[in-house]
Amino acid sequence: MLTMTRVNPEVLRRVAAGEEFVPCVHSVGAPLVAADGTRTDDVPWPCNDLKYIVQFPQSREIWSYGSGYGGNALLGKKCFALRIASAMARDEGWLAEHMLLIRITTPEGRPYHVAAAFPSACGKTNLAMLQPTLPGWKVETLGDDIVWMKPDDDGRLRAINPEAGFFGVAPGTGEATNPVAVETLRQDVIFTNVALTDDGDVWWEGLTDEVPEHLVDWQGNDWTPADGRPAAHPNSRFTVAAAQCPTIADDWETPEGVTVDAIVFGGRRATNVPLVAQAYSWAHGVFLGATVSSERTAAAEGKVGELRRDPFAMLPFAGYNMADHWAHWLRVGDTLDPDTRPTMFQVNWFRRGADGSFLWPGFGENARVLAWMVRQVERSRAVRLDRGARPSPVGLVPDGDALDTTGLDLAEGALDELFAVDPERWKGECDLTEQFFATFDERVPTALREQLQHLRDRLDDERLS
Ligand SMILES: Nc1nc2c(ncn2[C@@H]2O[C@H](COP(=O)(O)OP(=O)(O)O)[C@@H](O)[C@H]2O)c(=O)[nH]1
Ligand SMILES: C=C(OP(=O)(O)O)C(=O)O
Ligand SMILES: [Mn+2]
Repeated sequence: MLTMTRVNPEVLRRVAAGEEFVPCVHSVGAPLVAADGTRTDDVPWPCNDLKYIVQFPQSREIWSYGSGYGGNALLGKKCFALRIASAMARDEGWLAEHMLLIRITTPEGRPYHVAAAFPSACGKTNLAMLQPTLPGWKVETLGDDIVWMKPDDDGRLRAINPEAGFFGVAPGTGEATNPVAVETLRQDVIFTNVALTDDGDVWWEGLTDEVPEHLVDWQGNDWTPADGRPAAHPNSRFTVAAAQCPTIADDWETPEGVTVDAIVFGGRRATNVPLVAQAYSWAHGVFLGATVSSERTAAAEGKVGELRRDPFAMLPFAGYNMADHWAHWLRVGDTLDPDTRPTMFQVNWFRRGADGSFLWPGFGENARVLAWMVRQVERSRAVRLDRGARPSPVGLVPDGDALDTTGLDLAEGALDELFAVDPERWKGECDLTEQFFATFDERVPTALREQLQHLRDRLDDERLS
């Protein structure tokens, strides 16, 4: 908790002075000496088969029992900064969201801020630490998992990162994909469920291209590549102070926060969802957030790969009814100045070709998509007057060469496939969305049902054209 949260005696003074606070208690539920005096040997991962991770949004308290997993033990994180805070935000007119926060500076030196929501293990930490491959562009990190956003007196949306550290997924974090994270992890890190090398260092799948010949796996067993099972748990994690990140912005802790220019929603989808699309309106953006879906990952329960709905990447983390959350987003949008309101986008780094391989190289190359978004924000504010987008049924997509792909070694036809919208398959997506909305009954805001109808209409037009 000392790594993940700002700790300051001022807090104690305020609590003593009677200010409101959220009482939290965590126990792994594994006492070494029980109440009756029975002693138990210590184990590497103490926990209890019986687990209760309980947030009380009305009385604003947290009881976490039986689990040692960071998501359930670091109570300032998902339990407080999302589940309890989202309920506070609903009551007080702000937003607590499962988002990363970055600053992108254009080659002309103009800074923009982007907040992006992806479900767990779908690329937030990677995007937060992105090193742009595009010359002249700069990306700085402000947060990798949670933002609190509040409209200011000028009708702009201001965001802060309420955390002080990163609790990131280790597998897939390597020199090749996320060198900034690897640099962040040089010292003072807590690793959980990773593998150990013979010289006492840590290792996980994807850290290095070369796989060590011998390891102790995350469960303490001998491991060689021939074993054919992962050496590190797929949801193994690192816990590290954000200040250690080489790309952290100088002003990342400024209490007034930064103004948000773009909001992005994304998931892990092998089919249908294009690389990037811009929402036609705030309500359409809320619809894109409400319909986020993703193939299951190791950070969630269920079968890996199965399609799962995760509206706003908040399904496991919202402290109140999800459909009410959408209504709240629509309300907050109404309080913002339409001229400077964040532009909303949807992205998908994970679309696959017929041979099963990723169509888009991802990671640092995602800067190309960010650059297009920033240019779209500039176009919406008349900073630029050229044409950057064309309409598609699912949103505005890059027009012509507005998405800079120079120097990219894309497979033949990959770009077309990345943006292909098949009206028949999308009718299926609409049916699934309708079924999903039905699970919330009449709580789904009318504006979102209208957005679904608009999408169906645009797909019909596409079929006829
Ligand atoms: N193919 C591909 N994989 C990515 C990309 N960004 C992240 N990943 C992988 O997705 C997994 C989770 O990434 P992470 O950034 O930790 O997700 P978070 O839990 O949302 O913060 C890791 O295995 C990454 O290597 C990308 O742009 N393309
Ligand atoms: C901490 C978690 O989230 P994320 O994968 O989004 O970092 C979690 O899901 O337990
Ligand atoms: Mn993360």
